[in-house]
Amino acid sequence: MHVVVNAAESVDGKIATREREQLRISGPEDFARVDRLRASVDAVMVGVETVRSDDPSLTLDDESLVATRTADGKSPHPARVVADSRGRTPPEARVLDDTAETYILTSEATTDEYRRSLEEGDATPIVAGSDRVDLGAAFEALAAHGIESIMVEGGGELIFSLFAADLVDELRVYVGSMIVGGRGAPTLADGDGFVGAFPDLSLESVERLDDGVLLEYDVTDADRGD
Ligand SMILES: NC(=O)c1ccc[n+]([C@@H]2O[C@H](COP(=O)([O-])OP(=O)(O)OC[C@H]3O[C@@H](n4cnc5c(N)ncnc54)[C@H](O)[C@@H]3O)[C@@H](O)[C@H]2O)c1
Ligand SMILES: Nc1nc(=O)c(N)c(NC[C@H](O)[C@H](O)[C@H](O)COP(=O)(O)O)[nH]1
Repeated sequence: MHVVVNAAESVDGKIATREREQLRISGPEDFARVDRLRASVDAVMVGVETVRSDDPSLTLDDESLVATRTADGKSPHPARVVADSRGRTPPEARVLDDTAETYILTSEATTDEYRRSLEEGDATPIVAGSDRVDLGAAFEALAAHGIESIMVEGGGELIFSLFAADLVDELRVYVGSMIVGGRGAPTLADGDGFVGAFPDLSLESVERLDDGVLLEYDVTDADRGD
């Protein structure tokens, strides 16, 4: 699986406010870039807290990108993937509408009944892990469904876990010209944090977009002791 993490953060590294409400950091140029990145992958993934706070559609806005995918023999939109260990995706969430295929990654902590309710709504549950989603195993299961590339749009808990499991190939960060503050506000990578050894990033490009900066990194090394 080729995994690209994409997120927008403030200058002080926050991806949302301390109230965890959706925060518009990107401008139009960056949102257009995100749409093109979505169009280039087999699936777009978020953690369930992002679904609960932002209710994203995770589909393509630009109809010409939909047309290009269709002309290439692909589905009109990439598949949507939610990491949701305990079955907390709201039934009315936009990721569960019928615009695109949706996979909900769950653990054995969810009930058969919950998984059946997802199937009745045309989403595909994947069970990986006993208490929390085992992301490596879940990616193997997604690969069996033909998903070979995935873009992860956050949030900070999921992004940290992916780095901790050494599953990230590329990182793209848009830094908007704003300060958000708040010691409890989510950052690009939350979780338990690394100590002593850290993911090894190689800076590949820097570009000004809107009133901010896009930073693109390759993740080069798994040398960390978490
Ligand atoms: N600015 C941005 O680019 C951006 C992007 C996405 C989300 N956000 C913001 O981030 C916040 C949500 O982020 P968050 O960090 O609270 O939650 P998150 O979206 O990362 O979801 C975390 C949840 O995912 C589930 N999960 C399942 N398996 C997991 C695993 N192996 N590791 C980690 N989580 C796993 C758990 O239920 C966990 O509680 C919201 O405020 C949202 O607005 C910002
Ligand atoms: N690139 C980006 N810039 C931002 O300023 C911001 N707040 C997000 N946040 C990611 C989050 O998941 C958003 O809710 C979706 O980017 C909205 O996605 P939809 O168009 O509804 O699919 N992402």
